[in-house]
Amino acid sequence: MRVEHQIRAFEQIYQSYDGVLPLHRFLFAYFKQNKQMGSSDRRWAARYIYSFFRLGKALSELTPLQRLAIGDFLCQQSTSLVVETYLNNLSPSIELPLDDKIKLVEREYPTFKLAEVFILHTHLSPAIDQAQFFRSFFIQPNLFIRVKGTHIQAVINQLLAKDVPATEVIANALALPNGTKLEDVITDSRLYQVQDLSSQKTGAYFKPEKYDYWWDCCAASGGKSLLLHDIEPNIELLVSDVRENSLNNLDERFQSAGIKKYHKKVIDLLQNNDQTLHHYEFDGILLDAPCSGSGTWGRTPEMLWFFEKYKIESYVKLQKAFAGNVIKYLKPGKPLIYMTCSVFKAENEDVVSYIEENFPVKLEQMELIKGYHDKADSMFVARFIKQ
Ligand SMILES: C[S@@+](CC[C@H](N)C(=O)[O-])C[C@H]1O[C@@H](n2cnc3c(N)ncnc32)[C@H](O)[C@@H]1O
Repeated sequence: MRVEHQIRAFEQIYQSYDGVLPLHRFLFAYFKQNKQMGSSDRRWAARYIYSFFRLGKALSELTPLQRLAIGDFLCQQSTSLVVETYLNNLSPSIELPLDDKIKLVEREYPTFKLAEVFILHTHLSPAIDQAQFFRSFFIQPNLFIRVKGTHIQAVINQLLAKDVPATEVIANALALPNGTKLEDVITDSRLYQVQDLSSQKTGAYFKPEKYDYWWDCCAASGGKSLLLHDIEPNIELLVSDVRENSLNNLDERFQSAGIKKYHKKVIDLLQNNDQTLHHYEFDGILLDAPCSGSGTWGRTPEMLWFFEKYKIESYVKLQKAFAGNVIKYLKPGKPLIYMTCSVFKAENEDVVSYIEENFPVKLEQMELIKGYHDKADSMFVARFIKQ
């Protein structure tokens, strides 16, 4: 395949993509519309556009094709026509370890600054190791599943039988290569949930007790509730979200997980919900708040390019308001679990300070769960106790 052909396909996608849809959904629709592209064309086009965005805002002064070549060189272990054409002298080094390749790029392009991959780096939580975090954008994250303890060996066996390398990273959490077609490999979809490793690790902060009544107030399709239920099956749950259609997915997932004891409501946490909730008192609340998602941009690197700083503040407003609107329904002595998949201080430590200063709760513990050592997302979790 000629390089001009690949470049034309890349440029067409680059020019027509505006960041509104997630890139993987845009590509799905784009390939459907452009049926003339064969499977090899599609594979190269997807590889290139992801490599391009993984470079974030570094070397913005170069042309898109030069940047594509540098991004592809850093992200991939096998060379491409674009790297051979635009980065010919570095192309033979593409199989080197990532840190060596970064040094080569720094030498060749003295204006290259690793921090500019993540242009909002001054907003990061202090717990983040910045150099490790920036370089993680050149590595595709793993796919993680959570498997019920009793089935873990059976699932590992099924994966290995199909030559899918599976590593148990923490108890019940398997890391798999990205793109693994789980439905083709694991016969029974009830044996596992797809859930990022750091998301699974938040469960250590829940600490539910038998017969508790918990509220998952930003439930979406129920990822955190399912985790909570796995930790303590003898609990009752109220799940709510402002989006009714996401709660419909939840029903399906709960059904296959065998969860029966739950109530479901559409609740907008920006409103006064006393009419609906005045008689409720919970033993625990999960507040998995809407956020920038910056801890997950290793999976959606287009955000490194398109995300605008002003949006952080609008998420912070929601996070603070939601906390104020849910804490009143918590019993004294019981936990509020505040979570984001953000790495920004404003959405994490600063919201924690605000919550402590303004509401009758005491911070017990907080952690920025770093995913960059495990090819996973990063998440923030804080556990407060109602006074
Ligand atoms: C980070 S997601 C929750 C993910 C979910 N807990 C999980 O584990 O998969 C945040 C959720 O907050 C919900 N949300 C946004 N604005 C809201 C509002 N005003 N009231 C209630 N929920 C809201 C969104 O619909 C979204 O589902």
